[in-house]
Amino acid sequence: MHDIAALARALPKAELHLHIEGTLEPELAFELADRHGVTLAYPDVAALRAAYDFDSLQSFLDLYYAGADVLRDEADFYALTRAYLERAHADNVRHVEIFFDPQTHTARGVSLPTMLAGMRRALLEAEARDGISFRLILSFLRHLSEADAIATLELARPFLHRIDGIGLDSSERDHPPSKFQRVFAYCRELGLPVVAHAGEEGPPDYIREALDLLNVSRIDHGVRCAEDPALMARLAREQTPLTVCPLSNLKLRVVDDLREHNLARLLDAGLKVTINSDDPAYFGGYVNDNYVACIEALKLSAGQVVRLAKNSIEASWLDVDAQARLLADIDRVYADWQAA
Ligand SMILES: Nc1ncnc2[nH]cnc12
Ligand SMILES: [Zn+2]
Repeated sequence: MHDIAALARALPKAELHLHIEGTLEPELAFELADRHGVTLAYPDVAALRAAYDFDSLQSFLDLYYAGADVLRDEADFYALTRAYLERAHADNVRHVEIFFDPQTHTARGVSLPTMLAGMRRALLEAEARDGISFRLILSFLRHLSEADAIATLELARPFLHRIDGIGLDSSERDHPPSKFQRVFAYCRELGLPVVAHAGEEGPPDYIREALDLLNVSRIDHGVRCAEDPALMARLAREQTPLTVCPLSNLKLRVVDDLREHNLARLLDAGLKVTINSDDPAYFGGYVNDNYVACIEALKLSAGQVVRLAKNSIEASWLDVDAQARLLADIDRVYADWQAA
């Protein structure tokens, strides 16, 4: 019997929706807290992990922003990014596009060059050691003002050669993409590709706004598009990638049961759906765990799993030659699995 989960684990893939702050495992949080003499709100690793029981996006974000307080210097950002990349390599991730939230850190006095230096040191090492290519996406926090986002972009201007794109995340409800129309226009004028979280908790109209007002090239999450058939048809026609995060959706109660997740329905309707881990330390699984959970809950076929892996490559910002190499690798792994 062919094991589809084994195929999923073996397939080369890209991860396109990953918040580096969301990869902070409790063990590392305590290690960094010790290093800096910070007292965490929980007595030990088990108590902190037990607190990862969320009923909404906001209940998660409150813990996530508090956790980020242990990230203080270059070595912390290096350790965080390195630990993620080791997990990604074990999952056969060959390309990563990583979000970071500079406002979470500048507000605490940590500079942008500090974050960038630590993340890049780990990324360059993983590229040399494991062949993982990367892009970095600076993400604005949507619960803050557009003026704050503009100030952050100004701060980033001297470092734009180190930043590959712009994102929009944090509390979605009551913070529509339209709030950030001007700063996104400014980013596009600077030649930066843009993406936005939309349709995670927010309504389908937020997905339309992200497309029409922000000109995004991908939608992060986007699962609520299924409530709007015309929007779904448009996403399929325009092949706008959706970076879906199934275990995140389950943990944040976007769905009550993974068997109800619309990922397979969207995929079968021709949308360019990808599987990602979002904040794996908080949601109980890295990217392969997300694939395997979907295979089990949604009874995905081998063909669907291969389509998802190929979509992750095609939805990436890699150039066409690099994409072609990875797509050929996927075909090889699939053929070997079929022949076994
Ligand atoms: N799932 C998510 N939605 C919005 N903002 C986030 N920041 C980190 N994870 C996020
Ligand atoms: Zn996210």
